[in-house]
Amino acid sequence: MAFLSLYLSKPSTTEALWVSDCRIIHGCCIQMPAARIRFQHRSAGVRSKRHTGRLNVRAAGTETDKTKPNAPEVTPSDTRSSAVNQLLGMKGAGKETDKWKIRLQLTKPVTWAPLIWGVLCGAAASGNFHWTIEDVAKSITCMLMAGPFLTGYTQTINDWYDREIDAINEPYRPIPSGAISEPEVITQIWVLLLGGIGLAYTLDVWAGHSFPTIFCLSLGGALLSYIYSAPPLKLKQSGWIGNYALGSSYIALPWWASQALFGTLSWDVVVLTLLYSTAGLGIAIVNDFKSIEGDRAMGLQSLPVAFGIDTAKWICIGSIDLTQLSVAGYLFATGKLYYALTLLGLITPQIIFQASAQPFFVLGLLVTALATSH
Ligand SMILES: C/C(=C\COP(=O)(O)OP(=O)(O)O)CCC[C@H](C)CCC[C@H](C)CCCC(C)C
Repeated sequence: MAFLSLYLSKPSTTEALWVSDCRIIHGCCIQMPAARIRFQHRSAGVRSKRHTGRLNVRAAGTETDKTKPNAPEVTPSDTRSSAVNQLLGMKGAGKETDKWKIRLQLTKPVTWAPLIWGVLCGAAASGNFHWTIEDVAKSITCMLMAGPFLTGYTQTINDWYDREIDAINEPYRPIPSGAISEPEVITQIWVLLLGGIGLAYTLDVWAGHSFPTIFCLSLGGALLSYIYSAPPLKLKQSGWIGNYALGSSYIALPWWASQALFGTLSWDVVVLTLLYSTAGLGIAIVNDFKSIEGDRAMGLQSLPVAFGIDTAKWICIGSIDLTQLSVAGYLFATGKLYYALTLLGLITPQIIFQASAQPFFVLGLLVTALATSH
């Protein structure tokens, strides 16, 4: 489950990884080792910022100065691993003074992985990717657009709109600690957004599209990122909608862009990937288990709070496993028997080994992509 969270770029990456150290029954972290007390601390404190809308985080105009006093003198740890965390944009990052490293941290490189994998799946699904220099260059450009640029933009804008709550939860993060100034953050948001959209348009021209499909997808993704993080909509406040928005945009959008780049994006693939995104919703729920007490204390209705741990646990694993079973059924129904059987073969260990099922889920996506190409 840990990597599933990471795969979907669930932002609380370090915490997601910690989930793997908890005792997990059917994907639900129900017991924490004493060493992982930060979980307990956080859950007893303020809720993960994905649900912080009710704290009235303001849309704009927070002076960095205001949040500076919260910046601790000493960061969580000044070890080598905290330096790695810093570069990857993970929690538990050490203090950094190099502006470029801080900029990189804001883009959370660890969260680029699912988008890059999505590009790979789209290329596979197109059935038209060839190992030529041109196709490899196209796919690298598409990965650059989806990962560093558009995911980087998404993560930076998310941190921007979460800066006040971060001043409480994670005061050592670049924005609340004052390590980077507000104009620098705004500039970074625009550079990444325009760079990503520019690359998308370049890819459309490169592919000879008469309609700029990739450009439109990038605009749609950028807009979704904005309404996910920014008021008044701030989709991330809503358990169901926020989780599905995250799951679908990380699974479907890069796949669509890449399939359009190398071939034709068909409606059956659109429907199939949107269906697959339900598994993304389930994966996103994993993150809610770590902050149940805090959510309850603040009256926030995350799925575990709203339905209880047991029910949320079943919603989580049910949405992941049933989605994949449905996709296997679809492949079977459309005559892709061997692909359907391969997918079933991957789902079986996933159901049995919930806690370490991540490679099976990720491979299942690729198998589905390959199946749709034939
Ligand atoms: C910012 C995101 C998650 C952070 O969530 P949260 O604040 O709850 O977590 P932390 O508290 O731990 O920070 C991800 C949001 C994803 C968004 C809805 C849409 C992403 C769009 C893609 C980047 C666009 C790709 C387009 C393309 C490939 C054509």
